[in-house]
Amino acid sequence: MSTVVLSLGANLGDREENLTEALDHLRPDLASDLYETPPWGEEDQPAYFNLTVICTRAGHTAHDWLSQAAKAEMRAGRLRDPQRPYGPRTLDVDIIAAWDDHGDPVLSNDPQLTLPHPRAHLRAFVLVPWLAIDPAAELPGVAKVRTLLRKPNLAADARSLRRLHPIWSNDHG
Ligand SMILES: Nc1ncnc2c1ncn2[C@@H]1O[C@H](COP(=O)(O)OP(=O)(O)OP(=O)(O)O)[C@@H](O)[C@H]1O
Ligand SMILES: Nc1nc2c(c(=O)[nH]1)N=C(CO)CN2
Repeated sequence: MSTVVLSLGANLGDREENLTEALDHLRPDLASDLYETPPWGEEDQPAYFNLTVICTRAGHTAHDWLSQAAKAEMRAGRLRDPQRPYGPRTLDVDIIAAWDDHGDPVLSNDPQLTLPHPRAHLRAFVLVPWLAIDPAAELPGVAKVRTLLRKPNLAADARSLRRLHPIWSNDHG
């Protein structure tokens, strides 16, 4: 069984609807509650809705998940401004970390698919929801998520997130 941790975010259009449609498409095994989060990286944009999910599938590679993520983004209209790399968007699906069928972490420097995600360790909006669904969460080759969240900057960012409500039942089957 291969496993992937995905971070989903939206700050344009009907944010919750965009994320719910993506979840219907991705069908995760475990999903965090929905969080409202201040924009990271570029302040001049609306607040985001974020959640982190875990998906497990036999024979599914990290690249398979990347194309699933791209499809989900296209279905949501993939509205974004290419001049603003951290700017507003209808849907963003990032592959945070992946493990292969043997349970070994997938490590990659390929710009098309860098694993673990190169900015995940800086983003409370990824780490807080992940830790909530997996207390043992660890970014392979980086650190345990609970250790990262003790860093002062991340701890401060973590306090600015607002947990809202579940949008995906973990019993979906
Ligand atoms: N771990 C990863 N997850 C998702 N995309 C990745 C990853 N590593 C590399 N990429 C590549 O990054 C490219 C740009 O992705 P995208 O436009 O979603 O970036 P972004 O969401 O604006 O920035 P960020 O990745 O910092 O959230 C994609 O075409 C994809 O091939
Ligand atoms: N809070 C928050 N900020 C962001 C997000 C996101 O999903 N949530 N995604 C971004 C795209 O890189 C840039 N900034």
